[in-house]
Amino acid sequence: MSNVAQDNATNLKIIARDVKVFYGQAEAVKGISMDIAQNEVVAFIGPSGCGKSTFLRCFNRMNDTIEHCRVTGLIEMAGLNIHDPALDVVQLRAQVGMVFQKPNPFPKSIYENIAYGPRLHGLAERKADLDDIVESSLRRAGLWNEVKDRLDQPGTGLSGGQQQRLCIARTIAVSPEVILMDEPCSALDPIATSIIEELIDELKQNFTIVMVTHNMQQAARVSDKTAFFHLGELVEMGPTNELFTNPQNKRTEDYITGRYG
Ligand SMILES: Nc1ncnc2c1ncn2[C@@H]1O[C@H](COP(=O)(O)OP(=O)(O)OP(=O)(O)O)[C@@H](O)[C@H]1O
Repeated sequence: MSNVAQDNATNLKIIARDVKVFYGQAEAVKGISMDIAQNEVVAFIGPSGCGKSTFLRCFNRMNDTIEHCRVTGLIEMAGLNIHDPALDVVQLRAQVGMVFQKPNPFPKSIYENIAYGPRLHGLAERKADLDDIVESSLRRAGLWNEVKDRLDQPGTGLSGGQQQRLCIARTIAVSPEVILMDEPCSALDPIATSIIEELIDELKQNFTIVMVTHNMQQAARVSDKTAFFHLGELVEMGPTNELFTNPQNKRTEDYITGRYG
């Protein structure tokens, strides 16, 4: 375990220190430090373009896939430096799963959407093991009863909310420790949104969840802690109730009271 992790409580899952992200010369994330504990749900809020998604993508090194994007600073995941040259990025992305704004099931059957990852990572030796992972992942994503009789049908044939739960099930299937969600409900109707919000509440028993949301009510409903970003800076982070009722910073107050953003 690294020095930073040793200095902190052992239940810290993610540690970020002075993380900066540059797109070419432009600094989109300006030296952010943050601690996220195990089984915590953390919401990132802030006006459009303030760097929430860019910072979120640091946690599973998705910014590596963007040309001209450069990340500096330290990020530790369960005590491991995720920029360690010896680290297997494919393994990191299984450990730190991601759910995107628009549901993006593979153009495959419902079963194959879930089975793909465990097969790739060698998590199931026999077909029966794979069947078990598919069923348990769909159950944990609250989708099993709706799809158990049509597992061979295309995932793309499901409703938007079901597709998003399928994507969550796909993420869970490789046993991640952390799930990143980038505005997971923005393409969904209010009913599908509330199902996903309930699901997040259940998932936190087993996973650490970091989500970007534009919806402050959603942050207030689902998160334990909220982080307010502005112009690439982390202005304030704290227990969600406190941040919404008693913000410490004027910029946070202006944002949550709707004065800008
Ligand atoms: N691929 C990219 N190339 C260049 N600049 C980018 C890229 N992605 C984001 N940016 C810029 O980085 C800054 C932060 O963007 P980011 O998407 O992280 O903000 P955000 O807070 O998530 O915004 P939103 O809420 O609108 O999704 C913005 O100025 C944006 O234009």
